[in-house]
Amino acid sequence: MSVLLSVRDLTHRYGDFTAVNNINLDVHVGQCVGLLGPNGAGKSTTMEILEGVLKPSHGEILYRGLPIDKNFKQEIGIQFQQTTLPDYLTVKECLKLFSSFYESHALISHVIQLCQLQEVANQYHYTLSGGQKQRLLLALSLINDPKLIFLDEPTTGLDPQARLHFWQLVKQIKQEGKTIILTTHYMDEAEQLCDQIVIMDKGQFVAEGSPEQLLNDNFLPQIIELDGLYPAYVFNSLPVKVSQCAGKTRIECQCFDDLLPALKRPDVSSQGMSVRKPNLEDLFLKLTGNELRI
Ligand SMILES: Nc1ncnc2c1ncn2[C@@H]1O[C@H](COP(=O)(O)OP(=O)(O)OP(=O)(O)O)[C@@H](O)[C@H]1O
Repeated sequence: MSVLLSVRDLTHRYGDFTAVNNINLDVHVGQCVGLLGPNGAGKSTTMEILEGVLKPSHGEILYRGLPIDKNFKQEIGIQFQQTTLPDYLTVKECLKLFSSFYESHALISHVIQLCQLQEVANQYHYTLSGGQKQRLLLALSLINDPKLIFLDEPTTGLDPQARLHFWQLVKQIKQEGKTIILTTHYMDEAEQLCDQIVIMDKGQFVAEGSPEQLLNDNFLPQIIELDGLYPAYVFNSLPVKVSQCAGKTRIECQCFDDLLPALKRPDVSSQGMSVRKPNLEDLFLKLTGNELRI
């Protein structure tokens, strides 16, 4: 798989503050890469540099092996969290307006169909629901038939149905061979959509790989959760990793069934016990901690 976008030794400072600290990344053609991290980790700064909107303090971005230039914006689509559009434009007219900004563009009818905007195509854009607005913003980012698409927290504020629906659209766009870089605070979204994820904290990458690989590298296959905070000595003799979080004791193990006899003891309550596979939320908290970020 060839590399579409390369990030080389990228650093960005705001005054004395280093928001992005020497990161490197290769984004391969057709992949969806998720940039995850707590508030203030440096995701938006990184995205703006990758989009060519912000000039980095140090390092470079290569597109198809060459430094990005003024033609880069013809090749990319950016789904902004908000876009200011004149009120008197319908959905279709917004798309026509945006298509006029580019040398080549997708068929408006195709983008309307892909983003399932047929029913509202002649409606004023300001009358759209939250989910429809998000689909319009996605459609606007696709209007130049971009090779590379940036989605910045695309489903923030959507209800569960609209999020699921949006994920289907992104999967369809991936099937068209497009490369996607997205930021999200929803770990299930990253798990659903991303081939590769990067977890960022304090301006640096703290993990990088496919969700599956990262989970395998960082966890045993099963997690048992017990209500209450048990002292570590209770599980000392068992081949497990024990941690505590939010009033629960979490036990990582190879196989719950093998462990069950050893857990049947009077000082361990099975009430509220649950067994599950590790997920990206576990990984995120393991690597970035539980402290509140402001
Ligand atoms: N224009 C700016 N001037 C000064 N500091 C900035 C500026 N923009 C961002 N920062 C700081 O850089 C750090 C990284 O911010 P950034 O917005 O990139 O993080 P983020 O990961 O996108 O956060 P969030 O998830 O909250 O959107 C933060 O500490 C932020 O306060």
